[in-house]
Formats: sequence, C-alpha cells, structure tokens
Amino acid sequence: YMDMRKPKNYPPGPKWLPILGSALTVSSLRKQTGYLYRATICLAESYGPIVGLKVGKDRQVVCCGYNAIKEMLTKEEFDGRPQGPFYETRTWGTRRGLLLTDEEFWVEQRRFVLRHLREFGFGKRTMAELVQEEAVQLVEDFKEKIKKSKDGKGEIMEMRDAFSVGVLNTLWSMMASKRYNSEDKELKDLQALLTELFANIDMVGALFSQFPFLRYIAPEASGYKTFVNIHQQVWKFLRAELDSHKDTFILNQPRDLMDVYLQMLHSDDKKESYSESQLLAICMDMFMAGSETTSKSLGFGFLYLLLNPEVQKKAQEEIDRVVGRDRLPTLNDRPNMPYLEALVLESVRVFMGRTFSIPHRALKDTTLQGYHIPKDTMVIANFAALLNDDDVWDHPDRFCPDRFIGCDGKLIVPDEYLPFGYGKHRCMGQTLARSNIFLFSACLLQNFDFSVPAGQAPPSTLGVDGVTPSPGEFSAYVSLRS
Ligand code: HEM
Repeated sequence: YMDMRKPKNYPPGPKWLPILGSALTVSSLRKQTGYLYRATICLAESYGPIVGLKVGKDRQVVCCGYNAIKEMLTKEEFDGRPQGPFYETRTWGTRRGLLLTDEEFWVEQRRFVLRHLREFGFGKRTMAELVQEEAVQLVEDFKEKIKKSKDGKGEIMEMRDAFSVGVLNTLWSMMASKRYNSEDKELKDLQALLTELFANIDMVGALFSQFPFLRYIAPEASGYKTFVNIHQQVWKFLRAELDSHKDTFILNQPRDLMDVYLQMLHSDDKKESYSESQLLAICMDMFMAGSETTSKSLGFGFLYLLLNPEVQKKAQEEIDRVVGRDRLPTLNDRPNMPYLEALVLESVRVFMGRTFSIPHRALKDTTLQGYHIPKDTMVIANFAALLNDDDVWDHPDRFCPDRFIGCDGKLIVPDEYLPFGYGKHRCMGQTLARSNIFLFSACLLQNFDFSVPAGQAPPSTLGVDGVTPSPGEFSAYVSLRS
C-alpha cells in the first residue's frame, strides 16, 4: 500500500504497483515505440509535460517541455546526481568522477579540470592544433582507401564508426598525450568496450539499479555482470596509462591533464576530494561523455548528408568560397562559415533529439513548475521532446541546417537549443565537441563527395537505442571531388 501511494502534488503519471511502481507501463510503451525516450513522450501526451514515475525503487520525473527543462537545469535544488548501486559500481563502489557526482566534491573537481583543460586546449590554440592534426589524418586515411580502390576515384566505406578514432585521439591527447593510428589493437579494444557499454545501459539506470536485489539473484540477466566486467577492463586500460605517467612524471613540467592532476596529488594544497582513483574516474568520464557523443553526432550528420545531397552541396559551396581547395579548413575559418556551423548544430540536434540528458537529483524537497518534488527524486530532461518540438522547430524530422541561419545570413541559436545542457552541470566539452564536428565535417566535405552506393537502398534514420542512440551501420560511396 505504501509503495503505491504517490507523494502529495507529485507530477501526474501512470499508477504505481507494489515493488514495480510504473515499470510495466514504461517497459510496454518502450517495446511498442522501440525507445525509452519515445515511451516517455507518449506518457507526456497523456499526462502533460512533466511526468511523475516510479521505476522499482527510483522516483523519476521526466520533463518534456522547455519551461520545465529550463527550470530543472537552472534551479540549484536539482544540482544533485542520482545515487545508488548503478552510479557507484562504475567507480569502485563509491561516487567518483565528474559525470555523476555532486555537491562540494563535484564543485572542486569540476573547477580544477575545467581550469586545466583550458590550459591544455579547450578554447585555446593547442586544442585547435590537436583537432586539426586529427582532421588531416582523417582526410589522409580516406584518400588512402580511395587510392587502393579499383578505379582510384571512389570507394564504398563503412561510415558509422569512421570518426571514433579521431575523436578518441583528441581526448586522449589532452588527457595523456597519447594518440593511436586507426589500426591500433589497443585502441580498437577500448573502442569496442565503450560501444558495448553504451549499448548495455540506459541514461536513467539499469534493471539492477532500479531493483538492486537482482544483482544477487540474477547477476547476468539484470546486466550487472556485464556492467562490472566492462568497467574492470576500462579501469585496467586507464590504470596502465596512469602507472606509465607516474614513472615518467617530472614535477612542474606537466605534459597533459594526468600530469597536472598528479602534480596536485603531490602538492600541500591537496584537498580531500583529490585521489588517484578520482583521477582514473575523471579519465573514464571524459571517455564516456566525450567519445561516443561526438562520433555519433558526426555519424548521424553524415547519414543525413547522404540522404540530403542539396545540404552537402551547400556546405561544399561555402567551403570552396571561404577556404578554396589549396589548403584545408581550420578552426579560424569558423566565423566566416555560418552554414558549416549550422550543420554542426543540426548534426548534434538530430543526435541528441533521440535521447535524454544525464539525470539530475533533487537535493532537498522542492517544486518544479508548481509540482512537489521530494528529496532524492531523479529528474530527467527529455531532449528528444525539446529538440523535436514542432512548435519550435519547423519540420523537426527534416535535416535542415538552414533553420539556424537568420535572414541576414548569420547564425541564430534558439533558446530551446540545449543539447549540451544548461546551468552548473552544463557540458564541459562543448567547445571541443563542436570543434571536432566542425573541422572533421569541413575537411571531409572539402575533399570528398558522399552518396548512397549504387544499387543500395538509402540508409535508415531509425538508429539503435542505448545510453546514447547510435546510427545503424551504413556505408557511403566516397569519391574524390572533381
Ligand atoms: C556532441 C557532443 C556532446 C554532447 C551532445 C554533450 C552533451 C552533454 C550533456 C547534455 C551533459 C549534461 C548536462 C546536465 O546534466 O545538465 C553533458 C555533461 C558533460 N559532458 Fe558533454 N557532451 C558532448 C561532448 C562532450 C565532450 C567532448 C566532453 C569531454 C571533453 C564532455 C564532457 C562532459 C562532462 C565531464 C559532463 C559532466 C558535467 C557535470 O556534470 O558537471 N562532453 N554533456
């Protein structure tokens, strides 16, 4: 009876059953629609833009409208991150890292990492150089493949994972001064691990976090065992790099973020929140937050470019006009290339328009749009609803960079465009992500044409569900531009 009772003035939603809460309703809608984000949009159609749920032990409130999302992202009472086995198992049973920590611990660590990432990139030249280096390499790799093709003019290439090495390299160069070539076994293993991990979890937790007893009675079926195994392998990879950094570290000569952090660990100013395990967790979070998100935005972007040759042509015209063909585009060209910038925004919109944000948690009893939200409720922004709202976006299902271009030809970004979040937890890698997507897209489009391979059906835009959505496998005929 207690389990079925909702708190007074809790946001409306389906009824709660003992132990399960509203899990059955959510999972049957998820089966029907194919995606969790769509299931919650269906619920919002019945109950309004703020839906109150309980899944197992977790009270969850899903926000689907702009006003609710903006309020939850700006109100300090919602600056917590969820707690529980799912969020702790990933970091040795305690809360560590940047993505899923909160309060004083997170404030200290976020501030430190942001300050030093700025030093090693993030908005400064050094980051521009790293991204540029990877873009050059990407163009070289594509050219090499075409050179080996039958006619030396074009080749059918697998596109979904074409960008992940370059993206991982920019991240890993900043953190540990290391980059890999695309055939490297170690890198491929790491990539496979991340992909498996992302396919096996949800942003709002997993079966074993909502029903913790499943860890003991059904460790395999609840996903707990896989989750632990994958994390152990990621830790092993990171630990090896940390050990090698410790062996070669020279005080006051930091090479990268790992060194700066090690320096802090040796310093007298070291606060309690700093530790070696926290450094490993920061690295893991950067990978989790930065790699798949950026490469999947690029993946979706190029998928839609295949389906919309007129967009591709318009982008190429801008590149030819502003940069020409004698040199590669650089990040300095950005102010003169609003259409390419708009293409970046649209690629991120179609990617994040298929998912949720990272959940927040109410740090105390509070209100949201007038509803009562009890302490420790998980509060989730449904970006899919916001970024596909047809009151805001004209034909949201279309891939249309022009929606970000004003009558004067300049870039305009509507307030509702929040795929990187907003407020104190906003994305720490927005600059890097947008730079990567901009330069990789511009350099590739300057040199190649992308089309659906002859005889193949156009690829589907449905995507594959997971913690972040991914485009299904698709190939493109990539040819040298005439
Ligand atoms: C297209 C690429 C990306 C998208 C769409 C994206 C989006 C987001 C979103 C929606 C959040 C959560 C905001 C919130 O909870 O309110 C976030 C947080 C975060 N992102 Fe990104 N992100 C991207 C790339 C990156 C990159 C490249 C990095 C790393 C360098 C990164 C690092 C982080 C971190 C560390 C957080 C946690 C911040 C905190 O809780 O204080 N992200 N990102």
